[in-house]
Amino acid sequence: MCTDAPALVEAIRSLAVRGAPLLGIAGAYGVALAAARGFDVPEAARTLEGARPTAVNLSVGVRRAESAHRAALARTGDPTAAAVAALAEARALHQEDAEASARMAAHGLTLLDELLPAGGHRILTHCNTGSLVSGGEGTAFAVALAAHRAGRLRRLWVDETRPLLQGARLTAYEAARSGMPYTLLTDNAAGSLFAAGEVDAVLIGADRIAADGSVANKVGSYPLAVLARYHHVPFIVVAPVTTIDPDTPDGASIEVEQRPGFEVTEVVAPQVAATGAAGGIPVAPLGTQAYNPAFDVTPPELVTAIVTEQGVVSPVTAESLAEACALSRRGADPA
Ligand SMILES: CSC[C@H]1O[C@H](OP(=O)(O)O)[C@H](O)[C@@H]1O
Repeated sequence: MCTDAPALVEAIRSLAVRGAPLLGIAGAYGVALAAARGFDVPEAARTLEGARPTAVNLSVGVRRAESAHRAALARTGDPTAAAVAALAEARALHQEDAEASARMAAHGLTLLDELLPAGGHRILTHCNTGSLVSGGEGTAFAVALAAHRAGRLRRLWVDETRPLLQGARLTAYEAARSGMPYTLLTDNAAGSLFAAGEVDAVLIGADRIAADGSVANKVGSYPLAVLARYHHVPFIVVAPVTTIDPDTPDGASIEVEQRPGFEVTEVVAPQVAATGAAGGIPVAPLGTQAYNPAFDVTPPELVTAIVTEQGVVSPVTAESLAEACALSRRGADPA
C-alpha cells in the first residue's frame, strides 16, 4: 500500500500499478493522498502525470482530482475540505470505471456474437486487461469473461507478452481463477494460430487512442493487427472513452514509452507463468541496452471496431471517434 505520493510514482514507474484505466484511478487517488499529506498538490500532480507518458488515462485522472481540489480550495479556503473533494472525485472516477467496464463487456460480447458464427468464440488477447487494470473487471478481458459466463467462449489464447510477461503472469492467473478455457502461448507463436484458423477474433486494450483512431497499446499489438487483417479476423479494441485523446491528432503524435533494456536482456525467471500464486518478475541487475518500446501504434484502417462504454465505434474514423467523445461529454445514456 502506498503511504505517499512519491511511493505511488515509483509503483507506477515499476508497473506495480499498471494498466491505463487503473493508472487514471491511481493518479486521482495519488492527488488526494498528496493533498491529505500536505504536499504541494500541483507539483505532485505533475510528478504523477509524468510517471508514464503513453496512457492518457493517467493525466485524465490526475487532472480530474486536481481540478476538484483547486475548486474546493478556492470555494472554502480549507485545505482539508479540498483534500476531501479530491478524494471524492477519485472515488467517483473509480466507480465510473467499474460501471464502464461492465458496459464494455456487454457491448463487446454483443459485437462478437454479431461478427462471429454461432457457437464458442476463440479469442486471442495480448498483455493484461482484466480486473488488475480496472475499477471493474477490465476492458478486453472483461469481454472474454462475459463470453465465458454466457457459455460462448471456446478458448482464450493468451499471449505471454514479452518482455514483462503481463499475459503469462497476470492474464493466465485471471483466466485460471475464472475457470475459463485458456491456453498460454509465446508471442511468436500467434502467427501459426492464425494460419491454422484457430483465432476467431483478437481482443486488446488500449493506452491512448488518437483523434484519427490510431491505437497505442502494449508492444506486439500492431503485428497482431496485421496478422488479423491478413487472415480476415476481426481486430477489436476495448477501451473506455477516457482513453480517447482528441488532443493527440494521430499515431505519430503518441509518445511511446521507452523502457530500460534490462527488461529485455536479463529478465528470466525459472517460472514465468502464474500457477494461481502471485507471479512476479525478480528485479534484474542493469545489463546491456536493448530496444524495448513498451507500446506500439496500430493505424485505424487495421482496427475493425473500438468498443467503449458508449457503444461500438466502427468504422474507426476521426468523425466516428469525435461523435463517441461528444456523446460522452453530453452524458448521453450509454447505448
Ligand atoms: C487496458 S489497460 C491495459 C493496458 O496497459 C498495458 O500496458 P502496461 O502493462 O505497460 O501498463 C497494456 O498496454 C494493456 O493493453
